[in-house]
Amino acid sequence: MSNKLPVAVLGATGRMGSEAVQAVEAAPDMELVAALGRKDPLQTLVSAGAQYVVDLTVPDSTEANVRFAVEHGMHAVVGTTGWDAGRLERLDALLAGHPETGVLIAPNFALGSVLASAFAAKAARYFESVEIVELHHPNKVDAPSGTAVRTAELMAAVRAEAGIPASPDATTKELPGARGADVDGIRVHSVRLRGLVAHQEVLLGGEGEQLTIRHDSYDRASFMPGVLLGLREVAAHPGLTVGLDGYLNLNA
Ligand SMILES: NC(=O)C1=CN([C@@H]2O[C@H](COP(=O)(O)OP(=O)(O)OC[C@H]3O[C@@H](n4cnc5c(N)ncnc54)[C@H](O)[C@@H]3O)[C@@H](O)[C@H]2O)C=CC1
Ligand SMILES: O=C(O)C1=N[C@H](C(=O)O)C[C@H](O)C1
Repeated sequence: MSNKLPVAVLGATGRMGSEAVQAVEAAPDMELVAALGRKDPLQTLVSAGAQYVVDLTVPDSTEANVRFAVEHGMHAVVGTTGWDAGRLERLDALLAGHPETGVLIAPNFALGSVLASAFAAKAARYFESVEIVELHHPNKVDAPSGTAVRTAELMAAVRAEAGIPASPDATTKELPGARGADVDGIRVHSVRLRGLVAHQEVLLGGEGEQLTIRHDSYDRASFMPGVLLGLREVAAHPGLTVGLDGYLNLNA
């Protein structure tokens, strides 16, 4: 019997899924047992003997996919966006009945992006003004990006705990959308531009100074070390983990 992790990839023909298929196939400690597209039945995961599922599909599909995996005792590593508070709550409740199963919801698998968000959270309490600009390829269906939402949430939590007031903003007359989306009180601006992959700038402004924390993914290969790390760690972290930082000791 093989000691390799039996992995299935959902969304296998997509931009990220096809990259993940190659990464799993190349990993010496993993075996790709299934690669499913939109029309393939989830039951294939069971017949293929998958114990680990990577979900890189679309926001409308991901919750049902992950629920199926958990209900069948499979660990799940999820990169798909769309996991709002309600979905996370429902998943947490489901996992309570499957105490040995782990799920990682990772808004971004790129290690540099995870670090950039952590740095932004660290810096958030020291600046009067904070805004986020995320920039992506024009085929992306969701805005703002999951990474930007997560970064804003982390920064907003730190600012709330430190008692920092809202960023100053005198705007009273606005073309709808001109000031971006409001995520927990932080403005997030989304750019969609041919030629881009995935990029983010966190802007922090204080009296007479600015700190910019920028991360760029130029290639989807940048996400693959994080996908493989997630697969190697997920079984050791039963329950729900949000953010790859949950598997990294960033305070060391
Ligand atoms: N966490 C991370 O680091 C990253 C996350 N993403 C996210 O991953 C998701 C996928 O992104 P892309 O690959 O660019 O999109 P894509 O549109 O290229 O691929 C999605 C694929 O999933 C398929 N699909 C839809 N429903 C399915 C189902 N029920 N079962 C199996 N396959 C299904 C589609 O047919 C498509 O081939 C998005 O939510 C995106 O935001 C993208 C890049 C990095
Ligand atoms: O759709 C993408 O491409 C990406 N999606 C994720 C997100 O919404 O944050 C991760 C990365 O930004 C690429």
